[in-house]
Amino acid sequence: MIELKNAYKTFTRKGITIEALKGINLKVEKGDIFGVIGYSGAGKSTLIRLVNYLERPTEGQVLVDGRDLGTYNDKELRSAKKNIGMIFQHFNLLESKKVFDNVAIPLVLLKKNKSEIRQRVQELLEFVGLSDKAGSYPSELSGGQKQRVGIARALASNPSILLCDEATSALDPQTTQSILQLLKRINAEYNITVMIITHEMSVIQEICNKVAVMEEGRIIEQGSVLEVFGHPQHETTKNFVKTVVQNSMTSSVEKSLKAENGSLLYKLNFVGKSASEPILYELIRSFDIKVNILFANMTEIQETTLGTAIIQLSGDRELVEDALAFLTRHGVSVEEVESYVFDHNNE
Ligand SMILES: Nc1ncnc2c1ncn2[C@@H]1O[C@H](COP(=O)(O)OP(=O)(O)OP(=O)(O)O)[C@@H](O)[C@H]1O
Repeated sequence: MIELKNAYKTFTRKGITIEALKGINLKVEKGDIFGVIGYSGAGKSTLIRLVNYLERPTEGQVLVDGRDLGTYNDKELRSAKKNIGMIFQHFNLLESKKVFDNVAIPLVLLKKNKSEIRQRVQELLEFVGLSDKAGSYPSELSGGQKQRVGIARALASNPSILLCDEATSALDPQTTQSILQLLKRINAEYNITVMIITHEMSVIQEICNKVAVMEEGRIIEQGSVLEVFGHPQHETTKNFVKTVVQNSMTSSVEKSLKAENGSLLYKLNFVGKSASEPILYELIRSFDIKVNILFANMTEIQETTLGTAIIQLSGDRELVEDALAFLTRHGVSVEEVESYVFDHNNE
């Protein structure tokens, strides 16, 4: 549905060249809620502006529904833009116009007749829960209400894609929740593909099914949210995941391990079914080894439970190997972290 193939974007300002995007490859499927996360300056806004035809790639391709936007003529581009709605961090409403008129803007531009506009705007305001605010001015609304108006306006032309540029960054946590739930409804009820850029991992955790992590103009990691949260590879991704999923030992437990430097520690990841089965209990019962649970935590992502545990195993080496094979057979991914503890203790 949306595909970026080896996309580069270079800006030149006052003789200085900035490579904002350096070879982006990304695929957003129909029905996805696709999150792009990265620190400030990573290139997120530039990326979303390529999808919205606001910027053209310096090199590479941006395809929507299989067609390269570089091949569109002006008329085709205008019609393609109708297919893409966008909402913004600071809402971008016209302060001098009432809520009704703000939502009506795209319909007026599409030259719809008055009764069509009235009906559609009422429908949209009802959908976002603001029927009673049609006659208010933006200055009379809360941040969450303003974003709802922004959403209604973005949906006015019946787009099949909704782009969200830090849409909840200016909102408090509770309002953020309600806006994210609204985006989820839009995706489910209207089958609209949603692409979200954010610097908050909680937003990704809450509603996205896929995520790409950006750093310095590149995507350093991407995949399903469960995969990326369960097995983050890159240091930056690990730091983002840490902000929402506690997956490491507390420092006091780590310190107490110094004495047993060199013992075997394993990080276990349980996803879905394996998180709800008593696998550790079975492990302790079935193998004559010492199992010390140092840390355990469960998080809900995409309506699936993601469990993390750090255990210390000691005993006969062969039995330990058998125990690890038992865990793997039961769908638990096992990663040795002994070297991590060793390095850490030497700091
Ligand atoms: N129009 C432009 N002209 C020159 N440089 C630009 C332009 N747009 C973006 N850049 C540069 O490209 C890089 C990526 O910027 P971009 O806004 O895409 O990052 P971002 O991840 O969205 O950051 P933020 O979260 O702070 O908005 C930055 O170094 C920025 O200064």
